[in-house]
Amino acid sequence: MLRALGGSLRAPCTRPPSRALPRSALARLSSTSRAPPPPPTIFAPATGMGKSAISILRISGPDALEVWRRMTLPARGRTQSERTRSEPPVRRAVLRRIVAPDGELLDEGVVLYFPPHSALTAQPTLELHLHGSPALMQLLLRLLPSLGSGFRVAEPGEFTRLAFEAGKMDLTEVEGIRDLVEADTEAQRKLAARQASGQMRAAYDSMRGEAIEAMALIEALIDFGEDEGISEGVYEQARQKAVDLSERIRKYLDDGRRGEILRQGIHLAIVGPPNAGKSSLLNWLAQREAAIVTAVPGTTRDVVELALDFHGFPVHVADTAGLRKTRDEVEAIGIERAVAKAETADIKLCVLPLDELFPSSSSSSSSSSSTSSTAPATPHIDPLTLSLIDPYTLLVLNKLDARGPPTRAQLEALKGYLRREGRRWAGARAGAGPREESDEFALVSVRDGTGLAQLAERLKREVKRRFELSDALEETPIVTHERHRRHLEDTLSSLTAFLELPSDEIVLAGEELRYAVRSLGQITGLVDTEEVLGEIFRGFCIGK
Ligand SMILES: Nc1nc2c(ncn2[C@@H]2O[C@H](COP(=O)(O)OP(=O)(O)OP(=O)(O)O)[C@@H](O)[C@H]2O)c(=O)[nH]1
Repeated sequence: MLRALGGSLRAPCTRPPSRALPRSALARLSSTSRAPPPPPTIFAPATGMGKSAISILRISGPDALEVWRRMTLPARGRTQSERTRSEPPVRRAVLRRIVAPDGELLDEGVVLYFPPHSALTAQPTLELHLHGSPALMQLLLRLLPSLGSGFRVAEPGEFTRLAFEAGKMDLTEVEGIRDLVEADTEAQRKLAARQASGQMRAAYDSMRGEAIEAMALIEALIDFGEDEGISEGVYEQARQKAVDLSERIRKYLDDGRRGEILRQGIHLAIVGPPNAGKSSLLNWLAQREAAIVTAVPGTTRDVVELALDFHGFPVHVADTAGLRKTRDEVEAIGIERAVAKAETADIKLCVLPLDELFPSSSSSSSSSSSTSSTAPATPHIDPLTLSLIDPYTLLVLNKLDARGPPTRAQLEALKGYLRREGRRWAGARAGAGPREESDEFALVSVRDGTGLAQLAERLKREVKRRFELSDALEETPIVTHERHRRHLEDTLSSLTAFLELPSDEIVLAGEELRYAVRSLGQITGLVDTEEVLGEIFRGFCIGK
């Protein structure tokens, strides 16, 4: 029932159903307007334009078979049967000579033909698998328009758009395919593959089904409201359905934006005072000299950001300017940017140099474990740095080699200090809640490598705990796009508005539920606007 409804709403994808014209008006319009022009035959390379073993040229549209007839011949030593003269075999690879319309031999390659019923675009589609020569591809792109006026180069994402318009994919699957092409890491690939396979479509379709059921009950009340026997308890049933659906949507939305963050990359900010070793840590993570390291405090002035594949997760690591009071205008801007980065980061690493954290009256930097044991157990953290530490910040105590390990008393003093300053959860709250407090410290020396493997391991655990998808396919699908979140929030506000109405306002109630159904339909593309489609398909490469 849902699919059938969806199908009827999908047809003119630019027009919402509530504004659809009545049948009689449509009939009048169609009798006076001219027949639409035939669709074009579009073509584009489906593979990159560089040199490669093979490259594929995809052609789709009513005249696609002209390419078979006028630009291909049987392979050397083969004869052409009467049947294959005008139509290639269906979905079977055939070796053919590829020729220009004037007969010049261009290449020998494999040709594949998909008739409308099996082509994703629902149009006759031909694929030429050629040798990967940019010159050959360029020549073919120039020659194809000479086959007829209907031939033109495809726009970005146009093949996929045809598939969407033919009802072979919904918008979440389209986005899934785009994300799969864009995926740089294993976690992104996994997320995109699930979406492309229709897992999210199924979830959103079922939510929409629930909203439609509630709406149908209210519509029934509007139609048969006078009839006592029928209307009894119907409003309550609709209410209950709206309550259950709201609950389900709230759970979806309350996911810490895991899917969206994973898709776009996890933002990790390295913050701390000057000269703490932040740039050195970034370089170690990147395994290259990405940021300048000197002994001069305040060397890093601006945010230095790089993208890493961290154990299969996409991570954008940002090294930031050292935090301190300054009169230097340029440095002050850098510090502002550092604070902004830290505030929007998904994970924060705060690097504190041990020699400054536990200042010793007798020594400044020389290595001696006795210095640390005699140092006063009162840590010092600059107020700006302190303001950026929260219960989830991973504290990296660096320069272990220069200072020796801090004593147990010093670490306890540090914990107490952070709690007193409100930077860690106090007493009973520690470890409570769905997340654990990162109340342990990573003791490292970026210079000699001590503790770095353990730090990387902890970071990996944290990333996995927050962002890893379970391998179970039945896992609740998660929100992967800001667009989906927006429509879910709209749905939720319509359901809330419905639930707040007095029960005699059934016309308004029906209207609110219709909005909810519409918002859910916008996620999969059952109801859509040209703007949304433009935005989604623009993100594709040509040939997809
Ligand atoms: N002894 C020791 N020195 C270190 C260690 N890590 C970094 N350093 C030194 O500390 C100085 C500052 O290092 P950076 O990595 O530039 O520190 P930063 O926090 O980025 O400094 P700013 O640019 O001032 O914010 C350099 O001389 C590094 O060689 C360490 O583990 N031990």
